[in-house]
Amino acid sequence: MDKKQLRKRQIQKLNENKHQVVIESQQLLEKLKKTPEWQKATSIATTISGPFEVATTPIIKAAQAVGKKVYLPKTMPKRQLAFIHFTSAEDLVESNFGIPEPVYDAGLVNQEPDLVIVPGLAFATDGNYRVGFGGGYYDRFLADYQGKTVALVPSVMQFEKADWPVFDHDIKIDRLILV
Ligand SMILES: Nc1nc2c(c(=O)[nH]1)N(C=O)[C@@H](CNc1ccc(C(=O)N[C@@H](CCC(=O)O)C(=O)O)cc1)CN2
Ligand SMILES: Nc1ncnc2c1ncn2[C@@H]1O[C@H](COP(=O)(O)OP(=O)(O)OP(=O)(O)O)[C@@H](O)[C@H]1O
Repeated sequence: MDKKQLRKRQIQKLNENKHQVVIESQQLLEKLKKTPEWQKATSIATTISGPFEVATTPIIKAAQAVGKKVYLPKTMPKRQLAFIHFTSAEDLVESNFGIPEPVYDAGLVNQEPDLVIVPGLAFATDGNYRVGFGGGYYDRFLADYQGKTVALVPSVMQFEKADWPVFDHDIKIDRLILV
């Protein structure tokens, strides 16, 4: 199946299984907290989740509760991401994509947080490959990023093998956290 078709199917499947994704998000956060990547990180990057993505508000709260700095992506020209230090939801502005984003501030950028929690729609457990929304934002960012990456994978997003074409620019995730 091509990636475009897969995205469409996954968005539909995720919408139909929102409740399960919510329940599994809690289990995935508990597993995330037990990983060395989380425990060692003093700075983490995540997103503001959309309606059918793994819920990230609990992740942000858990990080802040133990004094980790949280960074959120701002989409930039040329499909770049800038990770901006997050302190308050009041500072976020809705993007064209419908997701609240931080406002760009050069003084708050950190392109090398210790841990990046990578969002996606589908993940293959054999090669740790992912399919995202198709902007190529994370693949471009991860091409230069040196730190650790994890992804939280509810059962609806989990595939045994990539039944989609994998390209050279597709970056493997260091650790998939499964339910
Ligand atoms: N919660 C969350 N935030 C996130 C991401 C994500 O996956 N989840 N992103 C992960 O990357 C980035 C935003 N991703 C985007 C992906 C695609 C387009 C985009 O340009 N879409 C096309 C229409 C889709 C299509 O290609 O058919 C458009 O608006 O023209 C915009 C942002 C950063 N923030
Ligand atoms: N490192 C890169 N350099 C240049 N172009 C890239 C790079 N990575 C991805 N792209 C381009 O971005 C587009 C989207 O890539 P892909 O289909 O892999 O998206 P995705 O991984 O699902 O999306 P995202 O990373 O935004 O969640 C493709 O046209 C691809 O060629």
